Amino acid sequence: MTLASRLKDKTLLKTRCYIGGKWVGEDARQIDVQDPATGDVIAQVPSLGAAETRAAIESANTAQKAWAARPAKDRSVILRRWFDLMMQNQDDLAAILTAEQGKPLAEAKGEIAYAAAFIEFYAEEAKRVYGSIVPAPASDRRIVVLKQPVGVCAAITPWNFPAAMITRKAAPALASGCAMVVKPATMTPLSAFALAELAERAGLPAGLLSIVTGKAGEIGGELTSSALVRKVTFTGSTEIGKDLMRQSASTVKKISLELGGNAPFLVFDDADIDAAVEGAVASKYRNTGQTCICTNRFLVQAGVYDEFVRKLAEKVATLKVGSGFEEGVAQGPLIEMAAVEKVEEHVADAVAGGAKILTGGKRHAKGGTFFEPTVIAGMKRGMKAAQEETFGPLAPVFRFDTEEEAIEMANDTPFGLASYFYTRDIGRVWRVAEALECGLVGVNAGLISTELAPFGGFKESGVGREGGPWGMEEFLEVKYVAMAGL
Ligand SMILES: NC(=O)C1=CN([C@@H]2O[C@H](COP(=O)(O)OP(=O)(O)OC[C@H]3O[C@@H](n4cnc5c(N)ncnc54)[C@H](OP(=O)(O)O)[C@@H]3O)[C@@H](O)[C@H]2O)C=CC1
Ligand SMILES: O=C(O)CCCC(=O)O
Repeated sequence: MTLASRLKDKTLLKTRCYIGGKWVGEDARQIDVQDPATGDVIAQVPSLGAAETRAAIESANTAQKAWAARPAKDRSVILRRWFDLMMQNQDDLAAILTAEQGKPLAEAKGEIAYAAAFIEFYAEEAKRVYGSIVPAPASDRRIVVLKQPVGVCAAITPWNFPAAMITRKAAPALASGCAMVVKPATMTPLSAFALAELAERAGLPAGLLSIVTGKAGEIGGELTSSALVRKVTFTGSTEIGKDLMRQSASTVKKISLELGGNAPFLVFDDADIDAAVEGAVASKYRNTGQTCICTNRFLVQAGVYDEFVRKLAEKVATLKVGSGFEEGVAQGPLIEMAAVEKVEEHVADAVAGGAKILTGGKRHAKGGTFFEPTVIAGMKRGMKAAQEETFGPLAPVFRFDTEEEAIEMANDTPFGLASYFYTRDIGRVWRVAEALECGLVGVNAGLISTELAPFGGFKESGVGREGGPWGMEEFLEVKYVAMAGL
């Protein structure tokens, strides 16, 4: 079945770049987009570079000034229409997403709703960019504080959330009066184009949102070196995030980085174990383990260790693996073969060190990039799965004895994005939540993402926050106006 035949509105399947309000790139070299479940080529998109990126930046620069000058309510109305269109086309957008990314269709629909929720939230927030008046040091003076849009922004986004990572950046940018040039991941450009198509239908003026696919280094080089771009926002690997930070230094751009994690999931002796297992599966196996807030390490207290690992392995063994379009599938394929090899490497390293596979542990019989959902017990701290983000369906379980030891183990990483813990002791809830060195904490909860809360990391997990009013501030400059002689 072709992707087009799955769509009610086939015109959402766009395969050209969207620059300055025009669909371009037909004559450029084309890049294959594959369905990770089958390896089939589902579309071809243009491979553009520095010149086209420059054109996108220039049209953003022109459009942004007029956009910022419009009343906030105008921006709000257009964004709200974009949200409505996304929800009206949720099924088609989800089908495009599953086809290029692999996640189960129900999960893809969830991502579309999540992605649209950022647009809804920031459509409302556009009207609430309040300045302030501060009591002045003299009676003939006033201190006025204004908030103004940063200007032209660049977003570089990953393949694991092809829709939500774009709207989480573009919605607050557009709401605050900025323009944005987006470079989506090469493996998942179709969701980005479909979002641009709907933004155009919502009435977003040309130039405010451009989507450029192609040579990452060239496009990124232009975005980070252009004096017209005032902010770079990125979600992806820590390695590329550090490169972009270095590149952006030459023009001192504002920067937001949402990078890798190494999320611990702590289960204390007093936890509700069945609830912990449910939260563990949700946090670990969402998107087949391919999110930066997926649990990377399970740390379980000695008194409940055996019960937890047994119940976790039993539950994980029931997860159905297959194409995201198949009924009842909970685990799609991994995005590419390199991802499969990384999971295999972590499994092999653990087994060589004496850990025991309780379920899964190898490539799935379906072939391709399918991997069995895996649980490994008896993990030790020096193992690869303890040190590096696996980004796949592997749950490694470690044992601890005391709360102090658990906190020390949890924080023993250069990363600090998400953590989770299960306990019924209210004193421990506060102590542990405050002691964990990370930006997001799930207490008795394995799924915590929402457009309403700040998302971002401590330490090498990143800079800045996305979501809620915090996400809006990232696209605003603060201007102090000193008034004298009044
Ligand atoms: N924090 C998170 O949410 C994510 C973390 N990761 C982690 O990173 C690993 C690697 O994934 P990967 O997709 O390679 O992540 P990358 O960081 O390489 O890719 C993320 C985005 O950055 C772009 N990019 C890559 N190189 C450059 C460059 N030199 N200049 C500008 N942009 C660039 C990519 O473009 P292109 O697609 O064209 O290469 C993509 O749009 C994963 O296995 C996982 O561990 C990955 C994705 C998300
Ligand atoms: O970086 C990621 O993995 C995407 C964010 C996940 C989320 O919003 O839950």
